Amino acid sequence: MTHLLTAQDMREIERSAMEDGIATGAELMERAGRRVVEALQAEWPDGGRTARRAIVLCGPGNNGGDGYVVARLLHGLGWSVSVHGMGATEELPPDARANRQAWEGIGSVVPLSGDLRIGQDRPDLVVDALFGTGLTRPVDGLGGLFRDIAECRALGCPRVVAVDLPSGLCSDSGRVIRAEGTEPAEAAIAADLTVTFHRPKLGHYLSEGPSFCSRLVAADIGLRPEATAGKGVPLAAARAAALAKNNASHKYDNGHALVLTGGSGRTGAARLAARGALRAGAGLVTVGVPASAQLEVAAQLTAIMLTRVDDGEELASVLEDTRLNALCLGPGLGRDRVRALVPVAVKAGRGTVLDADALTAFEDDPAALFADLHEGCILTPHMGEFSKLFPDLAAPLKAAPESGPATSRLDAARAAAARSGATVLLKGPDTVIASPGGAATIAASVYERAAPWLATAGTGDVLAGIITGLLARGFATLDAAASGAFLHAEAARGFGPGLVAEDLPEELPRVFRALGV
Ligand SMILES: NC(=O)C1=CN([C@@H]2O[C@H](COP(=O)(O)OP(=O)(O)OC[C@H]3O[C@@H](n4cnc5c(N)ncnc54)[C@H](OP(=O)(O)O)[C@@H]3O)[C@@H](O)[C@H]2O)[C@@H](O)CC1
Ligand SMILES: [K+]
Repeated sequence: MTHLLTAQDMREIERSAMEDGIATGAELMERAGRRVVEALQAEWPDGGRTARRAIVLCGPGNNGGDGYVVARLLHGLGWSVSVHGMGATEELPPDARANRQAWEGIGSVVPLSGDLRIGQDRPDLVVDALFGTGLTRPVDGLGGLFRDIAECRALGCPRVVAVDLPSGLCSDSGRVIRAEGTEPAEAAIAADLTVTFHRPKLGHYLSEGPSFCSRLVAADIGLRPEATAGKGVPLAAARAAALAKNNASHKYDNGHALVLTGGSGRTGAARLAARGALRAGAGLVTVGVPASAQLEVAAQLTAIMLTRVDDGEELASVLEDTRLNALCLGPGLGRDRVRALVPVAVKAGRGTVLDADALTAFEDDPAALFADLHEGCILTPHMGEFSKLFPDLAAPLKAAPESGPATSRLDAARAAAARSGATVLLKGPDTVIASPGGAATIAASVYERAAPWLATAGTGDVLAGIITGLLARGFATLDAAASGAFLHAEAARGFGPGLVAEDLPEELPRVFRALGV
């Protein structure tokens, strides 16, 4: 399982490797530079055939040090290399200084200026080694250069490779560190290929990270896997054994999910959720309908059962059946039914997914919702819903981050989970899931797992249903949310272009087969 690290994690891993004699800083820097060159040769094999031209941009820290290694190695491969550097040689940290001096034995270092125009020089490659994990404040005075690189890159030349991280990006949050009023494109350099070291960082997966990195390679620089133990946040992944069913199991062994619908004309969202719960493997799924929608829903369901739930009292009596072990409230539920049903549902102490209306109906008084939540509850907001329940936690995500490490979507979800007492799944291409105790997972559909067709009406309802189905099957809360988000994205990827929400549950059988369930 891949774990995403913070800059601090990475510094600790590097320090312990040096203290334990695993490698010196100079060795790590040499390997880092070498891995970048290997990765760009693998990505663009044509680059090695004839002499090519590269501009290497080197910053004042160790990221710049890696850049001087790359410059030397490219030169050795016959490339024509120009180096533009920040800072004076004697002010660089020791390993970076040694590599700059080694380069100075080969060629010159032109002081980096914001007036540098890449377009005039027409290189084949720009190596961005300005800033990596040490960026703490907006890059000053280079906006013109960054814009110029973006314009040239949009025309297909040069290719841009980022060393460790696109400069300007915060490695913990994936957000562009920038002054208010500045556009991300003038505060960071978008790359075609990003080569990071040892393990990916959170910023490669969160927020703007994937769009600035484009393609990500995590290269081995000889740090021990054990050094990473206990560090980082896992990426959600397939768990075929947990998803498999026992051959001897009875339908009641796989739980019974109850999905509450809204009134007549508003039942589609809950039906989508119910279908998701059934396909995720819940033994039984029942839809709880008000009288007004009974016929409408009955006409649309076959394997899913139906029960009448008009108000909180009726819900309480339905829940006397303790075999109903997972509940889903929110999709299409309507404000009045939310107010009547949600308090009864959460007090019943079952695994409970609250989505859509079940979140926004508490906009005026989120504390009233949080008062009854328990560790079996999962809130599944998208950013708009999150902002209504947690406006103060959403605010820093909307403002330009002027210093690093910047507040991340993961920080916000963790704070929301701690405040609400429920697991919070904040939806997006970088879905983050945090439980009240601080445990977290990221279910990212980015890079080779991108699922752009997921951004369509009703897909969130299916996600709520899939998670409810997994809760019914007995999955622990965080695991149900993480596995549900993973399966949901896999279903979207499997179906591909043209996907609509109804397709997602029907794609799950193929996803299970592909995972070896
Ligand atoms: N960890 C590892 O295992 C390995 C790490 N390696 C590499 O080291 C990189 C981390 O190096 P790093 O810590 O020196 O940080 P880096 O990103 O070069 O920047 C720091 C410098 O920039 C400065 N500075 C900051 N913001 C600024 C701004 N806006 N505008 C101007 N200046 C600014 C800051 O100055 P200060 O804040 O101190 O004033 C400092 O001088 C990492 O990304 C990877 O590439 C590899 O060699 C292999 C193993
Ligand atoms: K960089």
